[in-house]
Amino acid sequence: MYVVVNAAMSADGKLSTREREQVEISGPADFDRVDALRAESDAVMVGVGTVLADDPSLTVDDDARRERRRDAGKPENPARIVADSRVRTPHDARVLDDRADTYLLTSEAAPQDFVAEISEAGAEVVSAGEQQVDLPEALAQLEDHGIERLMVEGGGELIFSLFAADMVDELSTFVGPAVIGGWKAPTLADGDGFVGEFPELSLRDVERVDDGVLIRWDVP
Ligand SMILES: NC(=O)C1=CN([C@@H]2O[C@H](COP(=O)(O)OP(=O)(O)OC[C@H]3O[C@@H](n4cnc5c(N)ncnc54)[C@H](OP(=O)(O)O)[C@@H]3O)[C@@H](O)[C@H]2O)C=CC1
Ligand SMILES: Nc1nc(O)c(N)c(N[C@@H]2O[C@H](COP(=O)(O)O)[C@@H](O)[C@H]2O)n1
Repeated sequence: MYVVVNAAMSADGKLSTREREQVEISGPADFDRVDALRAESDAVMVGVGTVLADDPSLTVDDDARRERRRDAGKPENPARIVADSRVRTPHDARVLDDRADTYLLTSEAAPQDFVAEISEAGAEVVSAGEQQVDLPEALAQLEDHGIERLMVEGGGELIFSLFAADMVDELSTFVGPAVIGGWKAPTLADGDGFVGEFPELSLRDVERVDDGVLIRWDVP
């Protein structure tokens, strides 16, 4: 599986505020680029923290892009994936609407009645790991569902775990013209953080987009 991580951060590296409220960091050109990235992907993934904070839809906005996917024999939207070890996704979350297939990655710690109810609400449940989702195992199972190109939109905890598991192939960050600040505001890679050995990135390109900068890295 090829994994592309994309996120927008403030000039000081924050994904949102200390209250974890969604902030529009990208401008129109960057949102359009993100829409194109979604359209090129087999699935778009977030952690349950992002679902609880943002209630995203993770679908393709542009009609022509959805039509091109249909013409290519694909579903008009990529599948949606939520890493949610204990099933905290609300039943009325947008990711559970009928615009795309949705996989909920859970662990053995998920209460069985929650699993049954969320399946009833429209999610396809994939279990991997004991306490928290085992990402390599879960993504290997998703390959059996035809997911070869995965776009990850955040948040910081999930992105850290994917780097820790050496599963990221490409990283795009849009750095926008705002300072959010705050010790507790989410950053691009949260979790425990690395000590000593850091994932190495290779700079692919840098481009001015809207009033910010798009930086693209390969992860060799
Ligand atoms: N600017 C941007 O581009 C973006 C901003 N955001 C912002 O980020 C914030 C949310 O980020 P964050 O709180 O870090 O949440 P995440 O979306 O990263 O979700 C984290 C949760 O995912 C679950 N999870 C399941 N398996 C794993 C695993 N193996 N590794 C890590 N997490 C796992 C955990 O909950 P459990 O243990 O219950 O499974 C964990 O608490 C929001 O404020 C949102 O607005 C989000 C995306 C993009
Ligand atoms: N690319 C980008 N720029 C920003 O400024 C953002 N705040 C985000 N957030 C991500 O987009 C998701 C919302 O998706 P929908 O439009 O609802 O489909 C949100 O959950 C974050 O993952 N991204």
